[in-house]
Amino acid sequence: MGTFKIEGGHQLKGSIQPQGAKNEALQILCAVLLTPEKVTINNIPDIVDVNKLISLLKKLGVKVEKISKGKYTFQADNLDLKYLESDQFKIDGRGLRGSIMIVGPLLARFGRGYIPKPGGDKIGRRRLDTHFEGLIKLGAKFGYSKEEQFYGVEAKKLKGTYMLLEEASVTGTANIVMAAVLAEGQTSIYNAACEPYLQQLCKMLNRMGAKISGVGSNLLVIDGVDNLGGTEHTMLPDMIEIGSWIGLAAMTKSELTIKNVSWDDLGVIPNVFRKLGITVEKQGDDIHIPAHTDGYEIQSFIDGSILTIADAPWPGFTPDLLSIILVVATQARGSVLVHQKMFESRLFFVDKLIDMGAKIILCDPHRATVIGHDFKSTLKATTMTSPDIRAGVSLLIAALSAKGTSTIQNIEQIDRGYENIDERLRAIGAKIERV
Ligand SMILES: CC(=O)N[C@H]1[C@@H](OP(=O)(O)OP(=O)(O)OC[C@H]2O[C@@H](n3ccc(=O)[nH]c3=O)[C@H](O)[C@@H]2O)O[C@H](CO)[C@@H](O)[C@@H]1O
Ligand SMILES: C=C(OP(=O)(O)O)C(=O)O
Repeated sequence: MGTFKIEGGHQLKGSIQPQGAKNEALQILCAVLLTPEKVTINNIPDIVDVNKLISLLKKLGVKVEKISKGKYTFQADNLDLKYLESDQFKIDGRGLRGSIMIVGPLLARFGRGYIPKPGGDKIGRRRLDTHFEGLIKLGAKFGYSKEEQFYGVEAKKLKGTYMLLEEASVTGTANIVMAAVLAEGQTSIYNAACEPYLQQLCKMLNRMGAKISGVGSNLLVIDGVDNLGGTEHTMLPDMIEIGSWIGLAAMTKSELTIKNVSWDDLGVIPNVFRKLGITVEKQGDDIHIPAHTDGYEIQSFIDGSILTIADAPWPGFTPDLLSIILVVATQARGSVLVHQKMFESRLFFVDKLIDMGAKIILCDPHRATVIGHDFKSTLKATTMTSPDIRAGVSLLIAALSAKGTSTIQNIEQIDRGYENIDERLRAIGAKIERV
């Protein structure tokens, strides 16, 4: 288990370049399975989850070539589908959440797709029903082994149809879209998720020859084609990392510039941080956060009632930034209710913040009220364990703002999604060591 040692209480300064988006990368990498032609991908983040998926693709027979930092080519022209029946696949597939998205492309191109219950954060129940209900609607035969927790779908030919998803699942929509692009006839997916990750995937598939319309909306219409060709794709900057750096700047009263953020793809994220009283300035395509020397004040709703920040499928506020919002609120002036609607176990990490001296009431597993300290009292350094990727970064931000030296264990959770985080934070003045 890796550990970070963090000496908190120092102001940071400088600029930071966000990595390529983790959740987009996981979709895009699975899409290379849809064509025998070469696909070139730029801005791939060097993070544990992405590297695990690349390794899984290699074992499946995909030819992978690293061209330069973040730039790879992939060619799925001679796959070894026997790997899908191996014990090794059961171990590899479980290693991350994103592996689930190999199922749609494999089913569409080779008539069968399998996956063990995938990994990812233990932040709630995370069912896969939407994925498989969609694939079954396209004509797939579904099988599930309860003992092995192993899922499979098979079909000679998929047939386009209309479907209304029960929930706007991000990876579920990606899986169904990647199956439907090679199905016979037209598929309409209503209540589709439309996060920038999915918009990027659909744009890439269209460049490969797919016919997807409605990109960016919750109704995707897909006219199936016989085959897809190669393309080049560049990942957007990671909006969750961008939100993390906004929170980090505010909590440590630091002036930070976040470079090339692709403002148009950030949705409501900047405004939600503004509601906490944080100044988020647009400078070209950068975000500039001035040093919040006098703190920041949480806004109330128009009628004077307490602000609530809740997650929702895109274009709502992403659940992956609620843990960051929560930690940043611990030093704000005022109070906020954080409502994590999607995941039932994602707020339990507040115990650690309470140990550090934060004023938080966990109302129930989904809701926490935060009463900010307005920097009148600093958080106390402590030893803690990172329970999931975003809680891990929130604890890291808390530790950087706290007085004294904190230790964060189980930093593999953070490395899952943040590239070289210690080195990048040291470059802006953080005192953080990997021990
Ligand atoms: C690898 C990857 O891309 N992971 C992301 C993806 O996970 P993932 O695709 O696994 O998450 P889903 O979108 O399927 O669902 C997330 C959770 O929200 C619930 N749900 C979903 C939609 C809805 O309308 N109502 C609802 O309650 C689901 O039951 C589930 O518990 O999307 C999540 C939701 O943005 C993010 O937290 C994850 O970082
Ligand atoms: C929950 C997340 O990731 P995963 O779906 O990979 O567990 C996340 O990125 O915040």
